[in-house]
Amino acid sequence: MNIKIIGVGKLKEKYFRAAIAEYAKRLSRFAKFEIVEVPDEKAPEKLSQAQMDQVMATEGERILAKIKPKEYVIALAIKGKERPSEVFAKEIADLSTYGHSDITFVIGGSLGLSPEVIERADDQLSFGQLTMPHQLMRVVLSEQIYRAFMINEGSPYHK
Ligand SMILES: C[S@@+](CC[C@H](N)C(=O)[O-])C[C@H]1O[C@@H](n2cnc3c(N)ncnc32)[C@H](O)[C@@H]1O
Repeated sequence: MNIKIIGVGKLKEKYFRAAIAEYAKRLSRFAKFEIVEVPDEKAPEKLSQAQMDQVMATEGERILAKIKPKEYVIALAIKGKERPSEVFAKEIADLSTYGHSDITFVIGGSLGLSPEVIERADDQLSFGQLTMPHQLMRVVLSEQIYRAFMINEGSPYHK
């Protein structure tokens, strides 16, 4: 199975990079795990709605350019569908069983994902109504993907 996370911008903090590296190492026995970073669009602090839409559209094009037609895309979205870790784990197992061996997760930049990316997504995953920083989201998602494999293996990691 190939699992890819597409994120916007480089992970700046050393401790976030260390956490991702740890989960990448742990996941390597289950899947080919890859993080793809697309450049963020530099923008001033204060933006009009039209400027924000433009930033999201540009970042969205960069995200879409990294997705192949065969990839099953799960967009991380606050308004997406919440589910317990056990359900998420079963969905990952089912995707693989039913021929989706390329799963791509997409995390938006500081303004979020463009409608075009949401449109391309096969599913939307929410971690609840709280807004998380996109860099931290990469770490949390990596842990949940690792947890999913541990659940599917029946490991006591998941209690
Ligand atoms: C800072 S948030 C963007 C906030 C923006 N207002 C929005 O609604 O998407 C950056 C990205 O992190 C992800 N994200 C943040 N919190 C999330 C949550 N609770 N559930 C799922 N994804 C989340 C989403 O992909 C989002 O596009």
